[in-house]
Amino acid sequence: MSAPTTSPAAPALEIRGLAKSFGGVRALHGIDLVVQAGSVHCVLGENGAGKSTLCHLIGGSLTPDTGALRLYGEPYAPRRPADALAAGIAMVHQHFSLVPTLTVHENLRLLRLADLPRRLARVEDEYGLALDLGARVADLPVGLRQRVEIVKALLREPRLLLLDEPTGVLDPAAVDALLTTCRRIADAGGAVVLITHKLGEVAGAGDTATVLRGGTVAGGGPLAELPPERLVPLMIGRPAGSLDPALSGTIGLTADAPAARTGTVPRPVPARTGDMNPPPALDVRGVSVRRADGTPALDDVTLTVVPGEILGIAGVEGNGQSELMAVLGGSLTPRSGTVTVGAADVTRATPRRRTAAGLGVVPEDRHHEGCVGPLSVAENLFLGRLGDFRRGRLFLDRAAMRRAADTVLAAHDIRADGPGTPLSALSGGNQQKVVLARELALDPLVCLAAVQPTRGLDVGAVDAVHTRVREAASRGAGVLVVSSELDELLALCHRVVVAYRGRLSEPVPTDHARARERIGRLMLGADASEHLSPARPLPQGPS
Ligand SMILES: Nc1ncnc2c1ncn2[C@@H]1O[C@H](COP(=O)(O)OP(=O)(O)OP(=O)(O)O)[C@@H](O)[C@H]1O
Repeated sequence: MSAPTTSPAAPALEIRGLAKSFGGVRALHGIDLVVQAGSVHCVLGENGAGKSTLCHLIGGSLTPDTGALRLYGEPYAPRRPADALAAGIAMVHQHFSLVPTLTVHENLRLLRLADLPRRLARVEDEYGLALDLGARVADLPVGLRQRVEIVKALLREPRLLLLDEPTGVLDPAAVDALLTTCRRIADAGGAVVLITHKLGEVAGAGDTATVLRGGTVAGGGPLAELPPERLVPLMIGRPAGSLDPALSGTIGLTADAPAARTGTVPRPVPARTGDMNPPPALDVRGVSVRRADGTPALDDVTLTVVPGEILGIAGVEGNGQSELMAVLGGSLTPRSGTVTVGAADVTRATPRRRTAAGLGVVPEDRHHEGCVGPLSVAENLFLGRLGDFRRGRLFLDRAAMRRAADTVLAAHDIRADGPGTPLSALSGGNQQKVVLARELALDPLVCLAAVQPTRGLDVGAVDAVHTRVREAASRGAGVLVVSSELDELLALCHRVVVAYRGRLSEPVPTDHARARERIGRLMLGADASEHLSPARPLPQGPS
């Protein structure tokens, strides 16, 4: 981080009266905000509050309708991202900007920075952020891709770093490393603007905060004066006490969710107690997948989710979770093994047949796999079910589709300027809600498989999604949740299996007194012998 060069006493960033509209949507208006040099300033707010828009205005990818910015005391009016870079501002966006087919090193060379080796060594030394320069970006798990994005920003030695929800895809250790990086930057005299939904991160790394709501400033100030109980109502307009206590760990209010969780997770529907029992919601048997280099990504994996059960998969990223989800989603065909949903073998099925079998999938990378940005919100909601709205052989009853979409938007509190809006015009969290709403609405929904279903959602929306997932399970669907966030798995799931080197452990019931400790040990491979070897028996559903 380079030292500020102008007006050292002036704030790093000062914003006055900023406004931005998109057509009829007022994304921001009357925004005043000050970020002091030597501080980490958190920007919080519900999905669609205007946080990313603010970031884009500071980063020069959008220009304001009105308002003025000053950077270290100097007028600052970027017209394009290059202006922000030239002024010493670097930004890490919600979505990756790396070229997947290139190596990490090739991606960094695209920055055309003089002295790249020295800068890399410095970032590694100062922040402990080492990279495998020879790895192809496409082969990296999302957490490592995010690390490349962050290193990319730091290589520019910026005097203001903007981070737009950088931790959503990171595991807890990587989150800690990033927050430490933010602190170091601030302690060295630089400034960081951190956009996040996680109150634990705010408390851990922030000095000051601004809360946005409906495009205006709802409140803010030094975080010492803004405990979570004051921040939550500013963010979502209702008290923290209105949220499910099981959520506290998920959103970072406390370190230990299970105590709060007791009694909030409904018991699963009993399985296999008689001849009339339905088949498992999801049955994965003996599935093996190899990586491009021939090493096993999934090694004879067997997994059963019974109807009514919410089963979690925990694990440090890169232990086969992505490949398992790719097998379920159909983008990867296993070398051996079968995947059955209800009574249907979907091992080699097309996406349409998977949907027809009742398999809902919320993929890891929803922006590329989960939805189609240029299509409307309504089309995305009913993707794969457009036939329901067919009128005659050629036409769609668009009015009926819009009406149905309006109902879903209201039910899921999706903030969009109508169902005809292109999905890409929605905020990140609202796009996520669209994907979830679509998959949860499958009829029949036999099994929902979701990676980090609440990633990028505000605390109120996380609460709502947990409720919906529990409702789906109580109606008889099986739910598989893959997450690197143990707190979320403990809050939501009945049992958790742990992925480790392409194998899965035996399920750990989450109501077990030592569940967190046990899962933690399994994640580190401490009890590697307990990860099912091919010879070990199939786990039974809960009884
Ligand atoms: N390119 C665009 N075209 C039309 N509307 C947009 C565009 N970008 C943002 N908006 C709208 O501006 C508002 C603010 O969106 P923004 O992405 O800034 O919210 P956010 O606070 O970052 O939300 P999230 O937490 O979900 O990422 C939303 O109503 C959104 O739909």
